[in-house]
Amino acid sequence: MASTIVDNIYLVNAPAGSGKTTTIKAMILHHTVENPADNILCITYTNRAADELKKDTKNPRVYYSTIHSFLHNFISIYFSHPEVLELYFEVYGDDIKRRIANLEGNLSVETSNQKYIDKFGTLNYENIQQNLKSLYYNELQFNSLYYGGLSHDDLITFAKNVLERFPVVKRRLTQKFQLIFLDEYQDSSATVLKMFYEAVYGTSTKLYFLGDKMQQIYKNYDGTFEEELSILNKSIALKTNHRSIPQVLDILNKLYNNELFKQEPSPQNMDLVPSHLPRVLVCDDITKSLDIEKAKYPEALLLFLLNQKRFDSIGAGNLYRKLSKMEKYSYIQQSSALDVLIDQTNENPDPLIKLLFAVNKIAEYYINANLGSIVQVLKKNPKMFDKAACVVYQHEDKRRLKINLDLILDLYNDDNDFDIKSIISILKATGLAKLDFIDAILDSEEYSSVLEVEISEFKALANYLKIPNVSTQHGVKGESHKTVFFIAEDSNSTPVVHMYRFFKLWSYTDISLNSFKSFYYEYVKWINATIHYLGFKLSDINKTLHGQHQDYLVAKIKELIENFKDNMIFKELCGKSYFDYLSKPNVTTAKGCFKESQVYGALCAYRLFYVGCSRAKRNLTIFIDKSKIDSYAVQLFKKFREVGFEVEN
Ligand SMILES: Nc1ncnc2c1ncn2[C@@H]1O[C@H](COP(=O)(O)OP(=O)(O)OP(=O)(O)O)[C@@H](O)[C@H]1O
Repeated sequence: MASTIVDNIYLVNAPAGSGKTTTIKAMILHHTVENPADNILCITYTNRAADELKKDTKNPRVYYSTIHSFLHNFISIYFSHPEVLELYFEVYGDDIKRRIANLEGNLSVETSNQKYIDKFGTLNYENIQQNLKSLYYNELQFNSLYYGGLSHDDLITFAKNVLERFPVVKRRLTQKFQLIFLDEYQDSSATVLKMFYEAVYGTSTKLYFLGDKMQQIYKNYDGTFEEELSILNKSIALKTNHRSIPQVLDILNKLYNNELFKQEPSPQNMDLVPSHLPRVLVCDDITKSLDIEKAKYPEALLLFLLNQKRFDSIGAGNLYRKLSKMEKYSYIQQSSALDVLIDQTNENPDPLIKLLFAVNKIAEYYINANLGSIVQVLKKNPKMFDKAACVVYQHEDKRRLKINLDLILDLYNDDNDFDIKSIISILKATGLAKLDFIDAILDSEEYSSVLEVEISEFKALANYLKIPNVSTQHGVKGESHKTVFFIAEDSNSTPVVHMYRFFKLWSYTDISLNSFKSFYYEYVKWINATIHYLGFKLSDINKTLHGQHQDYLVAKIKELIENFKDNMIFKELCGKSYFDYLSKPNVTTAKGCFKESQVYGALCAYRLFYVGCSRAKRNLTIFIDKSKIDSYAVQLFKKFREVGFEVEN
């Protein structure tokens, strides 16, 4: 790999609040003025981020998109080309043949094979090749191999294959776009980064990767783009923090713990006075302390780890729980339960939630006797509401509409709680809503448990959305808030976050992202090599396997301990498990070894803690659970004070 700088591909890796998003907006504006005929592509991590950027720059030559929508749009035009279908069979042929043979006798594969036979009469490789006329993006976690359905991940890997195989497609990318931004690059997979890098390298298009390694929250990046990153053009350095007051920024700099990324406070934030200094509240009962502090700072943004807790805290926990259990929200789809619960626009893809938002809007207009706006809501949703109900030419029409609205809203506003189904049923009974629309919801088995949720939960949600001041620690990237409450929590399932193990590590060790990350990647290599040799994960070990591999494990673990003997992170996060195994080698102690989450959970916590703290413009409070820091409280308080927090114990 050449070590010269790649001129036209930039890496802007800069800490939170340094103005990356603002820089993108400014560069787009500048470029569109200077080069009005150019096309610009801006890839963001979420639809929400794309919408946010779009708001300020409405120019048809600027395309904002998530990577999946973009790739889908860009390559789907080739999905029925014979050469692309040939490539598909080259890439997935072996998987398809394995699935047809189903040597393991997998039941679900057998069922899907039978389904294919029922549909096409026979199932063999040639017959699949003949039947498959076009590929498509299935938006699922798994490929629909026989039908050409590319999954969420494979849309990306296959797109890369297409670009590599057909230079003309690759060239089309740079011929079309003269300027490309890839925001939040740290959360993109190396495949995506390489794809853009290879397409733009040596062309006149300019490509900018923007992001912050410290804010890498998703596990997409596997560390295999480091060499290329090292030779990118890094001439744009963003050294000023425009978001936080100096007291908060000081904490962020110390958390980042890397002179290269140290930020200066911006002049306009220098003299701002916070309501309190950054503080840590050590709580016997976090919920109680939160209630007290919420009353003092009603505008505070509450950062929870899990969406479930976030919705619990606003009084819509059941609604979120039931909705996220629906099949359509259980996979990586375009929309999640979270997306539909916060989308009050007409584009909300969930019919029930969209209908409830409309009812809520109608209820608000009704209080102000704003019949005109109510009719507008009805008219704007011709799929949901009956056209005849929206006609209010005569006094009689108005009277009829009012009677219907009274029936619905009396129930909606009743203090005695009813379930959502009651509201839906009354909408049906009044004839205001369309019968087929309502029946599709009422008859759907999927919605039955959501319909049992009390309407007060939905009202709490609608109320909360007026001032959305509760979020998750990973969902809040890119935002700024005057007052932030960060609630320290652990999670052992997705996302795996070990906040308290991180706090312990941090209080005893001088960590930086670089030291932590390089240890993590090196440790993962050891884990992978061990799993590769054994042929199974340590979590699957049993007595027989342990008997067969004990000697290997003991030797490997001794080697591992020797290798990391001076590494404090290893000692703190993993050491005990390995010493436990060596002193008592058995199945139970073996299961504690070579576990990636042991390190990843704390690394993820480090980043989330940084992301959470960095949202605060002025006031920052950390809520920690006293019972979880027993063994290292003194050390932790010392560390918190050293970096600039006041500790209220
Ligand atoms: N040059 C500037 N002058 C004044 N304010 C700025 C400037 N650049 C950014 N800001 C403000 O600072 C805040 C942070 O900026 P921005 O969101 O662009 O940073 P970022 O690097 O994208 O942050 P993060 O990585 O945390 O998402 C925003 O409120 C923005 O309006």
